[in-house]
Amino acid sequence: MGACGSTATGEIHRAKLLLLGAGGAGKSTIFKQVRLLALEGFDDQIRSESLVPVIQNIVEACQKLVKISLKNGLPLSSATMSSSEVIRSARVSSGNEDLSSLKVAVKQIWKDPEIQKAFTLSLAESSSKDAVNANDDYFLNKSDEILTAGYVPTDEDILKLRRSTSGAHSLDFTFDPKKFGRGLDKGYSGKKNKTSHWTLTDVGGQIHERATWYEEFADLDGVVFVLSLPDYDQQSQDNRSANKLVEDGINLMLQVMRADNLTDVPVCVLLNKFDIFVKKIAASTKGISEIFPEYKGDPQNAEECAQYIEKFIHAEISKDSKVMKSFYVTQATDTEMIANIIGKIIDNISLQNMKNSGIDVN
Ligand SMILES: Nc1nc2c(ncn2[C@@H]2O[C@H](COP(=O)(O)OP(=O)(O)OP(=O)(O)O)[C@@H](O)[C@H]2O)c(=O)[nH]1
Ligand SMILES: [Mg+2]
Repeated sequence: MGACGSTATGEIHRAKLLLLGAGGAGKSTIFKQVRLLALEGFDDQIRSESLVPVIQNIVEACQKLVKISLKNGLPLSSATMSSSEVIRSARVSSGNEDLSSLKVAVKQIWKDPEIQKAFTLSLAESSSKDAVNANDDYFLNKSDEILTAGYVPTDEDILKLRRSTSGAHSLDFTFDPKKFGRGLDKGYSGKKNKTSHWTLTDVGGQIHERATWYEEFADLDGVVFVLSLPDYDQQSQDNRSANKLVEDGINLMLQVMRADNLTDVPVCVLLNKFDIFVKKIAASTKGISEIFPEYKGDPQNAEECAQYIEKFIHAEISKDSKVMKSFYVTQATDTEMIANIIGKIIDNISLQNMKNSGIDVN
């Protein structure tokens, strides 16, 4: 652990940040945002590598929507059923093949009003592995464009793409407050930070991936733990009788923070997917009070609900650990917001590590 800059030998010292959290919480989206901000955009290779997964997101979304419709007895038209056959037999390996019949089939499926109902049903039940992803409507709405020859994925496509991470991936970057300064007007001071050097590591969050997390714990300067707010009313996939936000979010975080080499490491907690949380709260009558009965605030006020969850988690972690934690409510797909948050995280972690090293920061 230590401050980041050049060592006596002129070598660059990089401070180490690790992203942790359950599968689908939003770690890779943050990782991609840092790449986008620090390296000034996605290169051609990342764009071309993203085309097939973007198309696969569309194909899988259609398959899941047909399945959900049939499971819920929604009457699908014969045109939708035959389009579903086209989708089932579609093979996309490069994205450069003729996609015209796939394009027609996707369009037919997505415009079916019963499929639209299935989409709404699925969002409410997002813990099942058959559920659609929250951003699938974004891809389905632009499927005509995406399934046209020569399509190049945009920054937004890459950020909204769902692809589970396997193994650990690291990115060396230079934190330049000017590049991350798009959020300056939103409260990030930028004063405490000069340019500094960092390595950010992203890991897979699915259960079978977590066994290797511990390999990344040595010499860390900070952990960014990502939780998914809309999981507040979902069942855990590991333990069907438990709540997903509590079990796969809070308990997982507490378990990780007990690791010997993490006890002194500052933790930043991101309460992510706030945009989806807002939609869920607006559509529900009881809000979070079914899961958090002590919450007595306005059930329809998403900000208040998120603040309550933040206080709840803060109290849970404080029982266990005295290390610094900071909390941020985020939407990982919003580049400007994440620029601002990363600035604050780096501010906080640098400050904390200077204090730990006995440097007077006042
Ligand atoms: N609308 C919305 N979508 C988000 C947000 N954060 C992440 N997503 C989407 O959620 C999906 C999962 O995000 P990832 O970043 O891949 O999740 P992860 O934590 O890396 O998941 P694993 O790699 O399986 O551990 C992607 O489609 C993201 O675009 C958010 O704040 N709002
Ligand atoms: Mg990931």
